[in-house]
Amino acid sequence: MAFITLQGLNKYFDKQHVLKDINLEIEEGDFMTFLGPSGCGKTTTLRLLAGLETQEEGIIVIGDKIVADGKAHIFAPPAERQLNLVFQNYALWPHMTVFENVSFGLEGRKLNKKEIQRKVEISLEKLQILTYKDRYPSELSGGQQQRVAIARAIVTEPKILLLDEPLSNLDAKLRVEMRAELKRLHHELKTTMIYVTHDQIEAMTMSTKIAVFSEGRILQVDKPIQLYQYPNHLTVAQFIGNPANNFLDATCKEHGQTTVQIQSDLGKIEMSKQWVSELVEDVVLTVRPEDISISKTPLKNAVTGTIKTVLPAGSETIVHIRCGESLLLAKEIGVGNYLPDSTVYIKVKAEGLNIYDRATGARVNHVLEQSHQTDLHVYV
Ligand SMILES: Nc1ncnc2c1ncn2[C@@H]1O[C@H](COP(=O)(O)OP(=O)(O)OP(=O)(O)O)[C@@H](O)[C@H]1O
Repeated sequence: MAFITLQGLNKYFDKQHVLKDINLEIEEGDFMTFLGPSGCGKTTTLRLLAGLETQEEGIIVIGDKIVADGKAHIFAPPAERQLNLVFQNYALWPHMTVFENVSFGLEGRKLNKKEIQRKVEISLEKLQILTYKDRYPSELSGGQQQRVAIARAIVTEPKILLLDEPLSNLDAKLRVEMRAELKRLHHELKTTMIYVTHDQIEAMTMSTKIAVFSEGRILQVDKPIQLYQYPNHLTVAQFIGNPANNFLDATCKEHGQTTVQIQSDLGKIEMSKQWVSELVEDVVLTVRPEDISISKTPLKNAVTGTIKTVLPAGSETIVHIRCGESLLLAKEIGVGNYLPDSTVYIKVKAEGLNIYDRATGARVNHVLEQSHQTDLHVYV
């Protein structure tokens, strides 16, 4: 049984249906991220879990206890849910020192002064801010203040730590640093962490699992790499990846006994039939920019394209290529020297392709194990 279960959650604000049948299981020790665009219901789900909001329908189970049941109107208070919260705005007490802010979390617990001091110092040490313990929040940078807020949340040793966009007020450089810090902290504490963000890089780099939200629903729950390689829906394929996925209009038809043929601006691609889970004719083909290789000289089975723009970024080069009606985005490691308007020859990696039913947006190819990928034949 999962450590945390959200089952059939439905939530309304007045008449607005903001959560639509949310189902999710979170294992103990997971770093689960709720990812999605603004307004899709991530924070509301987190607040239901924390006990700061109530749902009309559905239950929430933490450990072996039902902490919220919409229909039965049972809602355990936040203090009985073994969790703590870190918000975007650090919510520190301005008149208290760092030490006092963190020890405040321990108030009400029967601990002597020495124990309190020890616990606070351990938390501050973990966040590498022990040297600032006598300072006031106004004497700290944004990043340091957020560290205090996290130290205050972990000092009570909660089993679950909820973090709502905790890094969004920090500048880009600090955000990158804090990502690594949070990941290290998760590894060290083994606390179950649930993290809300709309930043897909943050989600990809830190999480053990990601739940992708869209318009009050969860579209996919998966490990980051699985989510990246096999988005199960066009909306997820659009949302995950930077630079973005390439989308091509395509048709998929049976081609003999054992293959299907996918026709698009990438030419005719033949794949083993076992690759598709459902034979749909009107499809969208996706390919990641790094799965497109470019050659200046003609290659067998390559399609011809024209270079539109070259965007060198030092470690990588983004190349825009006109290919039939499609404008493709390719990513090359290092410096790519291509002249605008020159002709190039491109190939795609078979294992980087996915196809989606245009009508429903659902992925209609299987996730194949690495060992099966050699069974796929691709040629144009
Ligand atoms: N207290 C509230 N009263 C009325 N509507 C609300 C309230 N809180 C959230 N909503 C609405 O519920 C929907 C979901 O909001 P929520 O904050 O969960 O989204 P989110 O995905 O966390 O977005 P963001 O990343 O912008 O915080 C939005 O349409 C929002 O306007």
